[in-house]
Amino acid sequence: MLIHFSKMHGLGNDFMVIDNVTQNVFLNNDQIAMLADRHRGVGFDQLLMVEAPYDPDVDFHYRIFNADGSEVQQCGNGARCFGRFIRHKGLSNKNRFRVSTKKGVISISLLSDGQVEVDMGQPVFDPAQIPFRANKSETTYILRAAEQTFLCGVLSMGNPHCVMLVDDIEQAPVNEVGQLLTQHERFAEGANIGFLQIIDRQNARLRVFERGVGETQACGSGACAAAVWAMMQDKLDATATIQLPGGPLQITWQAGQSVMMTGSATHVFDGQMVL
Ligand SMILES: N[C@@H](CCC[C@H](N)C(=O)O)C(=O)O
Repeated sequence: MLIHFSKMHGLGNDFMVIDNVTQNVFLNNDQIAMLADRHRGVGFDQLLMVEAPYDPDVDFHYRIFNADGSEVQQCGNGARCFGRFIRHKGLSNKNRFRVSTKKGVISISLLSDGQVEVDMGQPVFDPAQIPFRANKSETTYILRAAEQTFLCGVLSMGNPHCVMLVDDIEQAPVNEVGQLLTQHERFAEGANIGFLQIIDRQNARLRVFERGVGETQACGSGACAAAVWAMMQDKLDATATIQLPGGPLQITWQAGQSVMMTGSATHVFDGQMVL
């Protein structure tokens, strides 16, 4: 099978992107994990598949696979690259697309300054929908693991996120605590684990241990989840810049409304391979 693909990144969160509108590519979990391998494959955090829409109200369908081969519901940095890819491949001339994902519909806008804005939909706090084991919805939960206690926000941006505050992002035990919590028994489908340092009311720093990947240079849905949680507690204003190791994202949110995320999306190269 000959596969044409693009390599892209959103703030260093990198992707192999496949146009499955004009190709007919099927990859199983093992093949995806093999392609994600940075030594033996293409190397990426997520594989993105652009597919024809199933619904006349949307322009495209968007499938996302983590580096371990698992299919997931949402990828914020991927959504910005998805928008840039549509234009790069000439699949649409529109500046704004509606795209269905495994968990709902998002809107992607190509802005005149080259940035991409994504309407990520509303955050979900109902534990059953995250999914997270809890009797009722709380702003902050206590998670216990390996005889340690963590105070966390738990919410869904289409995919599950757990966020905790840290004093110094450089010293945060991202790998150790990330590995401990990403498959915690209270997360029926696992979770992405974010470590958030508030700088001032408009700025915060974030590192994310992603489910199915490990720590990445940036996580768009993680930045949305962390910003929402901090805004709910009045620690950030309604528009804030979340600085990730790979660069900044601007997040805007007000209760009852969609989370808007704006940032860069970079095309690296086009390639083809035989599998
Ligand atoms: N990199 C992403 C999130 C990708 C999916 C995540 N690892 C999950 O399992 O939910 C982003 O930019 O949002």
